[in-house]
Amino acid sequence: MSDPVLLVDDLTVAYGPATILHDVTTTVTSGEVVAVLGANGSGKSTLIKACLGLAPVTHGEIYLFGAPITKPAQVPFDRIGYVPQRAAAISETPTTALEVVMSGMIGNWRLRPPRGAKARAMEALEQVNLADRAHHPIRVFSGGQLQRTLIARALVRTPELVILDEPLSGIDAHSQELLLGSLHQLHDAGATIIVILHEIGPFNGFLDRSIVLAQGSISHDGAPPEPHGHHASDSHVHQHYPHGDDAPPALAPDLSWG
Ligand SMILES: Nc1ncnc2c1ncn2[C@@H]1O[C@H](COP(=O)(O)OP(=O)(O)OP(=O)(O)O)[C@@H](O)[C@H]1O
Repeated sequence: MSDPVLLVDDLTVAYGPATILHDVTTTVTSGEVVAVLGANGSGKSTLIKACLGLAPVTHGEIYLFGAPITKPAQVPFDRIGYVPQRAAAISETPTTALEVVMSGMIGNWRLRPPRGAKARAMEALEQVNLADRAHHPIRVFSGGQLQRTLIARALVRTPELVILDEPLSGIDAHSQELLLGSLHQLHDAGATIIVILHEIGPFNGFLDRSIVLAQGSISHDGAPPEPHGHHASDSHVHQHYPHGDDAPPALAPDLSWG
């Protein structure tokens, strides 16, 4: 069996009196492509954030590449590319797209981008079809262009684990195809991919597995929805599971490092 890239054991996340996730246990092994699905508010983003040390773990344990998330200095964050859910907050800064993407090569105590960073950042911007906007400040970008910049920032470090929170939202079909192409390339090179989705869309056929959250706990962890199921929202996820025993019951901007 492959090494676990991510291990979540009996996780509870609470914000004050509100328990957002409970009894969450799962493992993602090297090279898997896993979708995290579920209705709005079911806890998908919170799960991903907890896995990255960005949400409070009230109970349970999380390991990334074998390192406990409670000891961030041991976690190899430079092997991870994270695309947060649409982040409007950074769009007011005077930073250019190229600078944002180059910041993706800083991390784990490295404060300067490595040699060749600029050329690599330009390549990453080409991958998301934004090379011609490299020197434009991101504050003038549309939501979709900003999203693509953040995708480039995550991919520029050639991550071994890519975590994307609704990466398709607000980006056009051509950019979606480019993103899928880049993810396929990373996957062919051995990367593990965890992606929160509302629509399976172009991820059809690429997923090995899906984890469905319902009201803060896992209601399904297994086969992805059938290819004809394009919608990952509650009723559709329910409809498209082939095996009754597997079927989930009716389902109920952070920039961490850079
Ligand atoms: N920082 C926070 N403080 C308090 N409650 C929070 C916080 N972050 C998330 N929540 C709550 O946790 C629940 C799950 O939110 P989360 O963003 O994880 O859901 P989601 O499944 O990703 O939803 P969506 O599909 O709408 O993006 C929601 O009820 C939300 O209001």
